[in-house]
Amino acid sequence: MEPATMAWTLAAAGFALVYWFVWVMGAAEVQGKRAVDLQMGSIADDKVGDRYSQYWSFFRSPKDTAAAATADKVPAFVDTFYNLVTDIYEWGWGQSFHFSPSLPGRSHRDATRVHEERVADLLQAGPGKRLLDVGCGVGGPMRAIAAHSGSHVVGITINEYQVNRARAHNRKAGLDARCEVVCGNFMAMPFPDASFDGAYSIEATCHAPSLRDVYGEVFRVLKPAGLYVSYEWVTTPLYRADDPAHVEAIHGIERGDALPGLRRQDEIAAVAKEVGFEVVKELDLALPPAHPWWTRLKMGRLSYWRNSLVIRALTLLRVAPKGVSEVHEMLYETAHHLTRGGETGIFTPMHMVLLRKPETPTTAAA
Ligand SMILES: C=C(CC[C@@H](C)[C@H]1CC[C@H]2C3=CC[C@H]4[C@H](C)[C@@H](O)CC[C@]4(C)[C@H]3CC[C@]12C)C(C)C
Ligand SMILES: C[S@@+](CC[C@H](N)C(=O)[O-])C[C@H]1O[C@@H](n2cnc3c(N)ncnc32)[C@H](O)[C@@H]1O
Repeated sequence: MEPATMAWTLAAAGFALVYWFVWVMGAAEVQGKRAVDLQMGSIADDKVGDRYSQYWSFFRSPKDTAAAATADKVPAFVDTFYNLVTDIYEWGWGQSFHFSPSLPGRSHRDATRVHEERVADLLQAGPGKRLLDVGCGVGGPMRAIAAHSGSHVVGITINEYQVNRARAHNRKAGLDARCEVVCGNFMAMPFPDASFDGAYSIEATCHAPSLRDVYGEVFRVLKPAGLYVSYEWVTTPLYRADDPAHVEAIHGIERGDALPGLRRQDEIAAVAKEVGFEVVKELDLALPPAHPWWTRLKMGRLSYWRNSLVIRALTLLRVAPKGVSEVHEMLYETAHHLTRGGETGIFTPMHMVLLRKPETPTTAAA
């Protein structure tokens, strides 16, 4: 081959490879985010590094987690975290920021939807019902639940950037008349007492420094006899605080997911009862016969490597803001700790509780 032809062929192949990496493979599983559109939420490009250091400053030392962040600072810390990770989550995972048991022979998208529709079914949701999504992210579950049940859903998130993303997705899906999004703190919600028929939280209340405060708020805004379903992140009875490998995995999960401290499985129903709920059902949805939720994380390793290369290239080209690589590395490490948590059975992200507000509130809740 002529040298000139060879050079042109190589250049064309190089261009095709970059195109494939960035635009084709780099596109989100669920359209909405592409690698070239990655932002760090509402953080200005030149402030990303600072905010990332600020995020880590919440943890006094690498091994110190829960005690590091004082309760009143947690919402701001969680808000910073979601400015840093929301676009990477959407790009690499989709519009639903949670896990689900895998369904053999079916896609991740199907498994995610089934896990979300289960919430609507447990709540006996239907047309004319008004539901609250506590910690709604960019609204993947909200849209699935509204579409499946015909209910009206109001979501709340602490992160303004997610509010804008969720509203844009709702409009695009043609669901904006039935899906609303509000920016606020789920420990002090801007809703009147007894204003919802049902409520749910999917992998969100683990960010609360006090579960009592969130559950108390949900109890307040629910109508009497209203149902509440929550998928909780907890340690299981298999967790041993004297096993260094267990501690490393749990601390890794807390540090990489902005958690003020994981709760034990047995604390959830106890807190629910304390604020006045009746516990209708409690079940770890990760237990067999459910198929592992962490296989999706494990199988993704090749794409994480590709994503890392794409991000480095885009940072070099100044298309992506500086600091994205560090955030991506943090998530890569977090995926490892989550996988260890799942494989050892010491952690579950789907301890489900179905709670009911009594017709007549008891004195404990009053
Ligand atoms: C409920 C929470 C979030 C749960 C999950 C949605 C996310 C937990 C860890 C995230 C990820 C880890 C690895 C990333 C990968 C390196 C990157 O290339 C693409 C995105 C990831 C797969 C990312 C996606 C979302 C998670 C699985 C917490 C915060 C309470
Ligand atoms: C892991 S995401 C889950 C989002 C959504 N439930 C889903 O499954 O896609 C956790 C959500 O909880 C929200 N959150 C955390 N702490 C909050 C608080 N104090 N008030 C309101 N939202 C909060 C975050 O902003 C984020 O939207």
